[in-house]
Amino acid sequence: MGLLVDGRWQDKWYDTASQNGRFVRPPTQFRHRIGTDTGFPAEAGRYHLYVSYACPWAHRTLIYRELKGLRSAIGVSVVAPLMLENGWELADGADPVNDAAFLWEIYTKADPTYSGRVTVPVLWDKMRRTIVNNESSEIIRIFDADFGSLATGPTFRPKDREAEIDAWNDEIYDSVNNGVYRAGFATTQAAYEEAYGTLFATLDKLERHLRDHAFLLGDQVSEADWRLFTTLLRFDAVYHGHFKCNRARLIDFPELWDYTRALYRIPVVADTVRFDHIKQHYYGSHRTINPTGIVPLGPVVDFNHPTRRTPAFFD
Ligand SMILES: N[C@@H](CCC(=O)N[C@@H](CS)C(=O)NCC(=O)O)C(=O)O
Repeated sequence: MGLLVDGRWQDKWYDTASQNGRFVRPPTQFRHRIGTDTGFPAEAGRYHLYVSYACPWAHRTLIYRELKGLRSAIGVSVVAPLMLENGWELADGADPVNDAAFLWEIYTKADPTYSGRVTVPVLWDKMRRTIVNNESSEIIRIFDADFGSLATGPTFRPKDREAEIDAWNDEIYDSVNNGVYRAGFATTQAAYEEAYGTLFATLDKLERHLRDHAFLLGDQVSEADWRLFTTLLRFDAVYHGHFKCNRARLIDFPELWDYTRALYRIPVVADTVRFDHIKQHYYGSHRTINPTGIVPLGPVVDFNHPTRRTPAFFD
């Protein structure tokens, strides 16, 4: 675990000491869109995605690449599950575009003086040899809207539902998506309890909402669902134990559990899920939390179990 300072790699864990033990996620720095007026036109074969199968943020982009029919237009490199003193690493042959051994090389190619964390996902432009965007919430919107006729499939962010989607996103980002990290990376009891409290308060609220709504907006699956899904999917395998989010498991929430399976069972979504990478990454990489690096064998969770929800999609 480390970061770049003026283009040089430094092995450093997150600084929680200056924040009273709280984990504060730094803002993402490459924020371009694809379009005729952005300098990054939509073209098949031009862009490449760097992801980790372990990472819930990167996972969103892999799901969209499948559901928007962009698999042949956008290539993918998958980093190795463990993230240790060199940060994310790429095995031999994993990066046919830049032949990088470490993900930080992609960041210094884009900006030789880059300072900041080296995170997945990264959307890379092979033509201009730079990073288009490394913010998952924007990369999914790029895939949803910016590729024009190269993309197919439903939209997950219809214009007239944006306000509702954003309201769910804001609440869920802070308390759930980032909330599990705030609990897991806290280095004081108070910071951990604060994160744990807001996380389960939101999960209780979502459970109630899903009693009479199939998905967050109703019958149709939206961006807000995909953003929630990648965190819920990892809940019992890693957040419940490793991040101490253990008031209840996902499977103890009947609606959230049914909802997560309904999204998982949408064709091609399961192809983006790798629990071996997920468990190896979290339990193996965070040695301040799990010094032995031992990866638990359980739990046994059947995401293929039938659900009572039938997903519908916006046109
Ligand atoms: N805001 C970013 C966050 C991405 C992120 O934090 N990814 C994690 C993996 S789950 C990472 O690469 N962390 C490496 C680090 O912080 O050094 C996004 O949503 O795209």
